[in-house]
Amino acid sequence: MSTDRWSAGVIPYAEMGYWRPDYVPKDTDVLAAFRITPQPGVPPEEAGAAVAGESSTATWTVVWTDRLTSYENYQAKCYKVDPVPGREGQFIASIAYDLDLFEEGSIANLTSSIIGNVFGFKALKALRLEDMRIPAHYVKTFQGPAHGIVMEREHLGKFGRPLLGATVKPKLGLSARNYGRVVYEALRGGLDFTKDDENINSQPFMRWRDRFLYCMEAVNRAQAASGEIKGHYLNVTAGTMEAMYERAGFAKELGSVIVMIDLTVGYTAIQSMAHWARANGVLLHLHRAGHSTYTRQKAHGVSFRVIAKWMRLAGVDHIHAGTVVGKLEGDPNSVAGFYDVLRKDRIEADPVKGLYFDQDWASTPGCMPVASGGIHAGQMHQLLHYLDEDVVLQFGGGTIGHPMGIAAGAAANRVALEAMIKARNEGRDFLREGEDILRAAAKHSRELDVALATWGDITFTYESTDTPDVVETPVSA
Ligand SMILES: O=C(COP(=O)(O)O)[C@H](O)[C@H](O)COP(=O)(O)O
Ligand SMILES: [Mg+2]
Repeated sequence: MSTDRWSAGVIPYAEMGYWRPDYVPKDTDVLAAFRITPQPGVPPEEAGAAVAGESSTATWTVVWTDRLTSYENYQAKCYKVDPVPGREGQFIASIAYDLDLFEEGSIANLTSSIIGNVFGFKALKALRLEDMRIPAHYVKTFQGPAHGIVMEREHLGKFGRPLLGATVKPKLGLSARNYGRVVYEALRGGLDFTKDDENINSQPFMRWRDRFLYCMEAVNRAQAASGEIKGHYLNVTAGTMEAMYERAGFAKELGSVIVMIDLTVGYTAIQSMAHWARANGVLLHLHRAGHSTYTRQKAHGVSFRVIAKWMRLAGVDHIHAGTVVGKLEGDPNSVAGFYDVLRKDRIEADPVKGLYFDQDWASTPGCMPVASGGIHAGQMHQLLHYLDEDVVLQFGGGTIGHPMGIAAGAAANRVALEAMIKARNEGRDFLREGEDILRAAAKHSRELDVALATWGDITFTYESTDTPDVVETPVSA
């Protein structure tokens, strides 16, 4: 033990033992990759050590009470700092945390350590949590998705194609009866799901109980008309857990197969609702409302791939994860990484997709990604190419904005999807031939023909903000 470690006053975190280039991470360690931008004059190793220190045991000065603990076990260890190629002043700091630092099955506890104080450090200009490796030992302490992709398909009896949905629009202001009409038209037209928008809860223009009644009437009628199972994500987001349980209980009583919450309710509330969803046999949809405030910027915040991991642990069945081609942020490589995190059982580090670590989900069910935001039938080949089959494709404007009406908008999406799946199953190069496949299908579907004429040329081609930087991965496969 070095005597310096115990000299009174402020000593560098690196000397306190938080910089350990010799450390070999254990299989049971929680690992984190942070993008650090130190202030001028702060060595990157010291910045990495400071993040390791503050997110585990340390404070800014030596405390004698450390001696009362097996502090070397509890100290997080920054074991590697690599410069980010092409981004001067930015480094990836790899940090290992002993499993003993975390309470079993608690996202709140995990995040209070990992992102608790460190993002405000004056010695850093910016900090971003890029990725985490959650060891299987810790994964197993969480429930995971209440049902998961396989069970969801079995419940719904729908296989071999993406599911289709729509968000009711306008976002706010419809009365319950008119709202229910939109749901009925969209479902009878051919969609599997409709959904409440993130900010529909229980406002004066439409109280939740009224909405639930009219939506479920619409769902039941559409099921009877189509012979298929249909769902409407009833958003149970509310100001208290008690209110959320009450709303979810009523949704179940009415026979809804699915309820919805927003990310804004907080991690503990999400875990509670996930436990409720499994116990009650109801699917749980999560809208990632608010995430872009901290996921989008490259140098500061928390990457969505980390939020996706936390939410799979927390136990939601669905989560919005990007569209690539739609109106909201979504670089193709980053989005491919998010989808892998949600759907695969074993993931290998892949810098191109922004995946810094191998991740073993230890048979945790897959979480269904939801693609939503500015998508339409004319993009079906691209959606299937980028997002594959286990996904919900959600068209709000792209259903309800159809000139022939909502049911026509829904039919256009269903016809476009089925034509594309057929082409894929026949072994055609559906990405390259996509427009021809859609045009051929539109010959037999006026709804699709009008959808293509209305939206066919609409694209959102802006440069992405959140693109992966190809850096050396902290732990190789
Ligand atoms: O209401 C919509 C989309 O409406 P529309 O289909 O009319 O564009 C969703 O809230 C966003 O897709 C969320 O974004 P994300 O899925 O990226 O979290
Ligand atoms: Mg919305």
